[in-house]
Amino acid sequence: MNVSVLGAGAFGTALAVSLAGNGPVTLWARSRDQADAMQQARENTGRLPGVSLPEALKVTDDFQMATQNRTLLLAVPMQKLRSFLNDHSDALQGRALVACCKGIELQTGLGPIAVMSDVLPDARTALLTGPSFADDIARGLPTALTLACAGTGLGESLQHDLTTANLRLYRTTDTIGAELGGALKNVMAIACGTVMGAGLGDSARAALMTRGYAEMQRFALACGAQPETLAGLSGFGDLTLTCTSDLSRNYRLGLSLGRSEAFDPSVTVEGAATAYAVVARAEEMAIDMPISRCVTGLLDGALTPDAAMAQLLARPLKEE
Ligand SMILES: NC(=O)C1=CN([C@@H]2O[C@H](COP(=O)(O)OP(=O)(O)OC[C@H]3O[C@@H](n4cnc5c(N)ncnc54)[C@H](O)[C@@H]3O)[C@@H](O)[C@H]2O)C=CC1
Ligand SMILES: O=C(CO)COP(=O)(O)O
Repeated sequence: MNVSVLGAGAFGTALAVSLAGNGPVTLWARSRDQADAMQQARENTGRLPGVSLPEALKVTDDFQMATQNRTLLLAVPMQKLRSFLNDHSDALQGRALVACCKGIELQTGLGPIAVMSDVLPDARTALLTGPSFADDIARGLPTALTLACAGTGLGESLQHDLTTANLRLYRTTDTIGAELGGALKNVMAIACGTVMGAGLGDSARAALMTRGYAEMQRFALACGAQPETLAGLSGFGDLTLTCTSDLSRNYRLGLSLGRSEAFDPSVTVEGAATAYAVVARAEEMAIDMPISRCVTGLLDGALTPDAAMAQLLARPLKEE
């Protein structure tokens, strides 16, 4: 099996480390300095410190070389996916591409698979998503993920190729459900982090996770997703992980909002742009997304955590 991971951030590096247990893997970094530094130090000191790169993993900035392999994983942030595809469209046209990002594109309201198909109509596309911290994967801890692919043949072959000693992949053809579960759980993680940062309590977080899940389902089902997908690893599974662990950057952004502390803008936090994308699309579709709306209010600075919670508590009473 020959796999390349394009994007040498935390997640791309972690996936490459795990996949290197199956055979040779190429990890593409966009800057020569970063590729050289990683090749020499055998470590991604910036994004994944403390993890040694196995011998079977080669880091390069040579895109042509990296894209010779059969399976290509794209580990760049959601809001950068389109420009990445446009920059490299000649090399990626017609290839099997597995997006590893979580989110909804701000300008279009599209998820990763839809963006790939939009830019590269001939590409064969899939999505790898689900509950997994880069650090856990890279350290060989057990992880279960969802491989979403509309085509059963390609899905089965990717599921086989990308399963490793510590990555167990489940497969679905419901690409919309997998895209939206992974995107929306990050918005809920910001909400949950905010509640915890503001000292509003574990009970409030449990309420937000549960009503957040209802909100995720409402939106995803209206977009054509299957309810079982939302209940699986890419939805409920990832919601649980991200809303309860301070290893999550989305949750940590929420903690900072709750504590009125500054947050490092260089950290990749997918839920922020996605919250705006979801609220805009929900308004067009007349879907009620009160928690997502509160998250955009918190991010804008228009709402304090207490005001957001008061707004949610004051909503008309309804059936569960
Ligand atoms: N870190 C984690 O634990 C997990 C991350 N993910 C997802 O993986 C995606 C990437 O996240 P991370 O790797 O953690 O972020 P990161 O911030 O560590 O790395 C992002 C990488 O993308 C590269 N990049 C940015 N713009 C680019 C462009 N236009 N062209 C080429 N490369 C570009 C950066 O140089 C960097 O290497 C996100 O969607 C995230 O939700 C999913 C599961 C776990
Ligand atoms: O997606 C993730 C876990 O499944 C990583 O979460 P963060 O992007 O919030 O760090």
